[in-house]
Amino acid sequence: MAALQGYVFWGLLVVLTINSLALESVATNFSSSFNRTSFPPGFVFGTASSAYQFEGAWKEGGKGPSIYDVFTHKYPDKFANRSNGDVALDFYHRYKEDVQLMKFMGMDGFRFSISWTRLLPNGKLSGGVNKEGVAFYNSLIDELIANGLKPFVTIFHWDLPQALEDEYLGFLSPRIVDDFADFAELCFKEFGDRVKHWITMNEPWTFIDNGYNTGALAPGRCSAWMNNDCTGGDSATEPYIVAHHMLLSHGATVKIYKEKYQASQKGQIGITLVTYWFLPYSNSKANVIAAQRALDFMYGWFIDPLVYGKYPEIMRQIVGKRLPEFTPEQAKLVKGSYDFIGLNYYTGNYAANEPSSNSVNVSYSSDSMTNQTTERNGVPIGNPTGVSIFYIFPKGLTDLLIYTKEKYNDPVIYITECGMGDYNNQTTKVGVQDYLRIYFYRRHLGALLTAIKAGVKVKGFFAWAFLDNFEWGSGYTLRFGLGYIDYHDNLKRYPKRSAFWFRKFNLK
Ligand SMILES: N=C(CCCS[C@@H]1CC(=O)N(Cc2ccccc2)C1=O)N[C@@H]1O[C@H](CO[C@@H]2OC[C@@H](O)[C@H](O)[C@H]2O)[C@@H](O)[C@H](O)[C@H]1O
Repeated sequence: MAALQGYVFWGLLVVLTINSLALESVATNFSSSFNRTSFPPGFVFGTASSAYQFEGAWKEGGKGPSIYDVFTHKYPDKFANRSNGDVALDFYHRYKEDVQLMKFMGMDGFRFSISWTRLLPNGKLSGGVNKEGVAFYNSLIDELIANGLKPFVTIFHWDLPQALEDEYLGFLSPRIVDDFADFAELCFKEFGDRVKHWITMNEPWTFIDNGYNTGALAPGRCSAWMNNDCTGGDSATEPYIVAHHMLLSHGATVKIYKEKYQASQKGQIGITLVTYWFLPYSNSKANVIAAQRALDFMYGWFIDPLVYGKYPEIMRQIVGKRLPEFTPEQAKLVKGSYDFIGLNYYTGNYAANEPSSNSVNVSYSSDSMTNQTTERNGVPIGNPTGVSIFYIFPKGLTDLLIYTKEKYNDPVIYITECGMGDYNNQTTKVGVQDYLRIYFYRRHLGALLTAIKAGVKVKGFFAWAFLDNFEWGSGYTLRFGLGYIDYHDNLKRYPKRSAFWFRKFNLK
């Protein structure tokens, strides 16, 4: 038996070695004629981050508690290894060193988010502005600009002030609109002289699906029958209420920027949405329709109101009165409220028609009446990655971009996130040899260029992520960074092979 186990071990080792060498040769043999000059002049290449996932210093510098500070402490079992962002990568103290690594990568821009409670510890202007928080972001922005990097600022990346959740349940209340707009206007006032690209919020879809449909993430609300240790909630109604208030918060913020700041500050403002690209599980009519329905329930939910001032017709038909209506004033506020659309792209899924089996346990998930999978007849949609739900599917990026151009009035687009994760089970020496990530980016940048050549107005691309970081429910078990973090040696940073690849790709 031992002999057999030995053969299996050596056999596996040979396969893995060939695989690694093959990946290395594929990754390093890409034609060097494919580089930034393949893209239009002025195209922005950058990396992305978010406050809660990177900064740490969760209660330093006058910062107040966010729903993630509270939720990770109250429900540690919802996060891998009971981890949290208390310290994260200590970006709050190390950002100057990190800006040098961005420069090493040859990047033009850096996307980061503002911690709402670092500026407004109690969530509201009336609670007072934290000058130390303002000083931190001023120093970060100055450091970026001094090193030739454009700041792309996300105003809200899910870390809502706990005080607003406690006072009126945050985005479940229309009161959030004014408090969100006040927070955003403070950002325009303090940073708008140097920040020329604003993203009001990151992925309302993911914040809602995890926070109000499944309850997997903060604020952890869902229907009791979901059995996900939720504090309360209704997965059939609250996702739609929150989405409505997020869209109104976005619209109110854009109105303020355009009426009071854009003329003098000359910046651009948009929102970042996320969607999978969906393929029909088969070419049956029911499944072709299901793929469109899946896209409308994930992407159309937000981009239809932004472009047309109303929710997708299919959502109105299925969700009915549970889906809020825009008043004429609200529709006017939301329709056209963007200079650009930010898109986060990770992968594709197959969608099959799945007629609702019960009218009892209704939720946002069941409303789309689709079964979404990453394989068809046992064949995955693309090469696997370290993330069980993400497969490498670059054609989905091309198709999503052309679909957006053709269906949604040909908007200016930034790819505000695109990337893949490795599972964190390798040594540092092996973990930095991320040849699959080079392959991922070479393929997705190629897919992006195909869309640009088809006339899609894409102006920039941000890799997720700048560094390995706190990956929400997955904690530190997944590594998405171009930069490697040694969590066992004082959070030391190391450029991965992909960082070197981008350094070469970005050469001017
Ligand atoms: N991944 C997404 C959404 C992708 C489509 S949604 C799909 C379904 C879902 O709930 N998840 C898990 C998840 C949960 C929370 C955040 C992101 C993703 C998905 O990935 N968004 C961006 O992805 C980045 C990578 O997300 C990871 O994706 C794999 C997950 O297992 C991991 O928990 C998550 O952090 C995040 O770090 C950014 O903050 C976030 O803007």
